[in-house]
Amino acid sequence: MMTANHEPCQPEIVTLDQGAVLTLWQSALPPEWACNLFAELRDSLRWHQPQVQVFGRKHLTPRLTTWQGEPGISYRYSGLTETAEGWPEVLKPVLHQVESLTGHRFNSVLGNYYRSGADSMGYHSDDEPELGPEPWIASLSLGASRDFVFRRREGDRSQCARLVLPDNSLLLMSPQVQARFQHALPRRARVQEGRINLTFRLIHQPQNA
Ligand SMILES: O=C(O)CCC(=O)C(=O)O
Ligand SMILES: [Fe+2]
Repeated sequence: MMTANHEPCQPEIVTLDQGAVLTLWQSALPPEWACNLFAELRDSLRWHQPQVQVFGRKHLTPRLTTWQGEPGISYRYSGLTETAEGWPEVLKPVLHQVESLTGHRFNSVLGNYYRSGADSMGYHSDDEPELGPEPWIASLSLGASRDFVFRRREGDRSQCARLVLPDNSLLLMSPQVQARFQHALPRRARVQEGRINLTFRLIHQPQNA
């Protein structure tokens, strides 16, 4: 699986604003590993499609989702609370690689499966209280390349930055990225292939909560 001599490239660093820093590694995993991982995750994780209520109307989220991590770590999103039951074997070496590249520790991951360019995620920040005051988030992308866009939370709210997240890339977002910006994964009608994104998070959860 993991080859000892795989060297990911030096990361590219994009500064959105003072302290709001994006670090992007291409080829985060050895290629032969990354190339099997998409299908392995798609076929082995328990994916579901939560219903959300927007302006009183129920919609299915335009993507599939899974929550995984250390046992008992829970997260509330799209109006439901999910609790992890322990790292699936397939994710353990991925977590290890993400922690060693980024230098940050994570105890959970939100997986999103975009079945085609018709699936998407709207503008938001990942700044829920359980992520603590300084959330570092690492995001591994597999499959179709998709645009990842940013806008400010205050002032001019139009799109101010765009990154392309290709297969096998890893993006680290500093806490200020959440504090000052929102991000989104817009629909792309021409994209036919699927994409899986794993956002590794450190949830601060009191013991026995
Ligand atoms: O799919 C992506 O690249 C973004 C996912 C994301 O923003 C999230 O899970 O909070
Ligand atoms: Fe996010």
